[in-house]
Amino acid sequence: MLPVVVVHGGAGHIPKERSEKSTSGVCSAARAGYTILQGGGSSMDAVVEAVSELENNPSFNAGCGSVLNVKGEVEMDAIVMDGKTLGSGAVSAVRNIANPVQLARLVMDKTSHACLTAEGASLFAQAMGVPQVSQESLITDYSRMRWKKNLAPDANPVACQMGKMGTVGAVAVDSEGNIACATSTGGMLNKMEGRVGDTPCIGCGGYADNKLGAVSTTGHGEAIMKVTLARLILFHMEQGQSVEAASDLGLAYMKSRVGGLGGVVTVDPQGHWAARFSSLQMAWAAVQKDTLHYGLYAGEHFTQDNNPH
Ligand SMILES: NC(=O)C[C@H](N)C(=O)O
Repeated sequence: MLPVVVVHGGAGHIPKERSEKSTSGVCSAARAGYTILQGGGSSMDAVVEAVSELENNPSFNAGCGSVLNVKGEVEMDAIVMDGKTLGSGAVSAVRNIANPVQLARLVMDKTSHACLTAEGASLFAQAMGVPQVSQESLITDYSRMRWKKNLAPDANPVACQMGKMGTVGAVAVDSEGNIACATSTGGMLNKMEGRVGDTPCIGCGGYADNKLGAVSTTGHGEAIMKVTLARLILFHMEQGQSVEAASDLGLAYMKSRVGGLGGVVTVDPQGHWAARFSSLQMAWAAVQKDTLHYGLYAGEHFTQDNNPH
């Protein structure tokens, strides 16, 4: 069954004109992650590669293409977790970095801490030699247009965002049975300056444990935090539920208990995987053996040869 990589491009309602780009983006990221696994690379290398590619793709709400806070600025959150050691690294409210997921990995690998925020994260990035990028390079015309629209007194940015999310994430199992997750986001549209969402919070934006599996989440961060969605799903797997049933149970609880919508990608130690969501859509893709799997709407599951000649 091993190895496998599963990625998501955010739960929500993807406008028609953007759906093709979302689908091709997640497929390409899943392939990039799988190439690493095929070459004997680790699940951690695979999820960081897949998420970095999605951060660099302006179609998603992470890295370049992030939504803007109420002041019209980019503030990004990211997390990685290693299922072998339960080590994790996260950054929150970072502004001038192209790939927050790579900085999160450096927090895990090079510090004794689990999360660095804002100015401290930026100083750490400089110390690690991570290049600084301008805010302008992270802001797209589309994100600026949506920010402006949601400054209107009668706007409802949360509802608008529930319409068009786009956080990115990945989970993977490698040939040695090691499991990892990574998640990265620009957060919620027109959020307050300094708002930190679920993504960098362990057990909320992601969790990985070689004994149980891994989950990367997307959706309304304040709702995800109330139910610690990633860990909740792994709890259900610990109780014997399949990846699919556990993901559905977690998402259904979040919807019924706090009215939150979202989506997840989930793997177990055997390499079983699921991509599930309670929102209208979530772009997702997975590669296992020689097959690429992908979908956008509930119930959709297309397959394609991953090594076409
Ligand atoms: N689009 C998202 O998934 C948003 C993210 N979960 C947050 O609240 O920051």
